[in-house]
Formats: sequence, C-alpha cells, structure tokens
Amino acid sequence: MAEKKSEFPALKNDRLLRAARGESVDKVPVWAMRQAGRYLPEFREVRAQYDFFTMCRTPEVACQVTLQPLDRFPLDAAIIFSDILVVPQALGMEVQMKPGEGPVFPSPLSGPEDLDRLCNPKDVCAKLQYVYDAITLTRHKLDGRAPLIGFCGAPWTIMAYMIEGKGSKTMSNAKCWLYRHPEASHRLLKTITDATIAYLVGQVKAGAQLLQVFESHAEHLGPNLFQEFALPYLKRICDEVKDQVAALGLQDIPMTVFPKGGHFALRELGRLRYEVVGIDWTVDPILARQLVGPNKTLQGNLDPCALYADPIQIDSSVKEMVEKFGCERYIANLGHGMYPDMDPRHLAAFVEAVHTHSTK
Ligand SMILES: O=C(O)CCc1c2[nH]c(c1CC(=O)O)Cc1[nH]c(c(CC(=O)O)c1CCC(=O)O)Cc1[nH]c(c(CC(=O)O)c1CCC(=O)O)Cc1[nH]c(c(CC(=O)O)c1CCC(=O)O)C2
Repeated sequence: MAEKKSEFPALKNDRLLRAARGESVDKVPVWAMRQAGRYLPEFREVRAQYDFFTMCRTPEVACQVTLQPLDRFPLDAAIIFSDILVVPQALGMEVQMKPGEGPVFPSPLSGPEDLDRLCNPKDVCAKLQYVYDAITLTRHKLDGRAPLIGFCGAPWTIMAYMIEGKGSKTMSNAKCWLYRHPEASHRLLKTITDATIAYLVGQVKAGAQLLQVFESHAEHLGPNLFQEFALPYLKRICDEVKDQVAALGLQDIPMTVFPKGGHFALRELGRLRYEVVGIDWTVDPILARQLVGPNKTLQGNLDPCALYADPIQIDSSVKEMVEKFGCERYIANLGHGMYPDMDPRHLAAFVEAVHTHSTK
C-alpha cells in the first residue's frame, strides 16, 4: 500500500498530537469516545437507511458520520466511524448488530477445537480495506481541521466477545477459557494480536494520525489475569506497530491504551511505549498521575453520566477535572463513550468548558 500521508491537507489544529507527545498547548485538546453515534439526530437519520456494518463498510457513509460531530462542536480530534468487532469478522466470525441488543455472534467459539474455524491473521488486512478507504477519504474531507484517530479492540476484549457471543455482566464463559484452557487462550490471543498489529499498521498507512487500543473489558480480569492474558499482548501491539511503522519509513504516531476498569494495571501500562493512557471515571486523576508517572499523557475522565446534568453543572465538573489533571500532558475526554439518550447540547457544554478552563 502506498504512503498517502504527504498527499493530505496540512493539519491546522495539532493540539491533540502535541498533548500526546508531551508538548505544550494553547488549550487542552478535547474529544469524546463515541462522538459519532445515536445521540446525534443527523446520525440517526443515516442509521435509519443502513445496517450498522453496511455503514462501516461504505467509506462515504463512514466518512459522513465521522465528520458530523466535527461540524457541530469545536472538537480537537475525529475518530473514524467503525467498531472494534470488525476484526473478529475479518477473522471469519459472523457478527450481527441488533438494534436495542448490540452485537451478537450467532456462532461464538465454544471450545478450543473452534480455533480451527478462524482465518489466517495475515489475511485480515485485505478484508478490512474498507476501513483503510474510509480513513483515507476522511483525512481528505477533514481538510486538516483536526487529526484523525484510528482504533481497535485489545486482544482480551475481542476474545471475550468471540467466546461470549454478546455483551456479558460476568464474562464467565470467556474467563472459563483462561482457567480451563490457558494454552488455547494464549493461542487465540496471539491470533487476535497478529491480526491487530497488521490492521493498525494498515490504518497508519491509510492516514490515521493517532491509534487508540480499547481494553474495554479490563475490569473483568483483576491484576493477576491481566498480567498474564492482557499486558503481554498490549505490549506487543505497541512495540510491533511502532517498529513496523518505522521500518516502513512512516512517521511515528502516538498510541493510546484505554484499560476500562483496569486501574490496577496503570503502573504497568505506564511502563509500555504508549504515549497516552486513557482512564475511566472511577480513577482519581491525581492517583492516575502517580501510577503512570510524569512522562505519559493522561486522557479522560469525566463520568459520561455527568452529561445528564445541566450545562452549569457540567461547567463546574469540567473545571474541577481540568484543575486536577493540569493543562500539560492531558487530553480531555469522558471516562467512557456517549450514551444514545444524551443531549448534544450537553456535549457542546463539555467541549466549551474544557477549552475555557484550560486557555492559557
Ligand atoms: O465516534 C466514532 O466515530 C466511532 C464510535 C465507535 C463505535 N464503536 C466503537 C467506537 C469508538 C469509540 O468508542 O469512540 C468502539 C467499541 N465498540 C464496542 C466496544 C466495547 C464495549 O462497548 O464494550 C467499543 C470500545 C469502546 C467502548 O468501550 O465503548 C462494542 C459495541 N459495539 C456496539 C455496541 C452496542 C451499543 O449499543 O453500543 C457495543 C457494546 C456491546 C456490549 O458489550 O454491551 C455497536 C456500536 N458501535 C458504534 C455505534 C454507534 C453509536 O455509538 O451510536 C454502535 C451502535 C450501533 C447501532 O446503531 O445500533 C460505534
């Protein structure tokens, strides 16, 4: 795949990239996980016309909805419209998105013998070309307004969906594998990791300017299982993506790891090569800073439900958050994604408050 970076319009707002690299900024950059989505009426209009994965697979539509929140709010980043579950799809698993229910795998992995059903991880890139095309198109259409974030799910989180077949309160089926089939679990995690590394390098080639790895189900592991079944794979992803990007002669791009519910792992994650560590709203910013150390950028962490409050309350919650994090080495975000019933005007209040309370 050809290097497309030089063909793209120049970046006019580099706050996010500067903050990720620990450089000073005029104000704290802000974006929101799930900033393109059902809480926006213009998204729901498009969603009414297409199945969810058809939206992901149609670069013009994915680009259109990626840009919708940027047209409304002065956000400092766009995140490509896609889902973490496109990787298990590319590995050969069927995933349906059922309105009101979420993702469903009709035939989840029921035991180690099912690993033979998975495709070769080397083949995922060709199957995910539509994501690369959406990234390249969106970089052009963004016209340098803000950097474009690419993303993926972390191996444990993807493994959990492949075995549970849907969201789960306990992840007991997936955790059963960790205790009963540790060797097969590592084989599965390695397959997902190999696919993910290739997928993320492809996103950089296509034009992604920062990569975020979502370990959305860290909370189910606890320190010991995280150490064995999550940390080594998160490390490999960062090391190998960075090494491969360098070997291709491409510019190094910042990477973020977001271990939702994984406060017990922040110290170890602070020792990896990720420039940014995302934290959810259950971790105090001062403690997070102590755990990851001074040389990482922190991202987060307003309780998403704080957006149900009125804009005056949102302003004071954001002021407190910014004071705790400080204006250096910090990217403002929610501690998890937007919910479908949120008022877009309250996200506007969040974004405005971050910029107001962090302007030098
Ligand atoms: O803003 C953008 O451009 C990208 C938005 C985005 C979508 N999926 C993800 C992102 C990136 C981001 O968060 O900014 C990533 C993602 N998908 C899932 C997870 C795991 C999880 O939620 O547990 C993640 C990682 C981030 C995170 O932790 O939130 C898995 C997932 N995908 C969907 C659902 C159902 C739902 O209703 O949200 C789930 C959770 C399943 C569960 O375990 O309970 C579907 C989905 N993905 C995106 C959207 C758009 C939107 O938020 O409205 C949807 C809803 C689909 C629909 O319209 O029916 C986009």
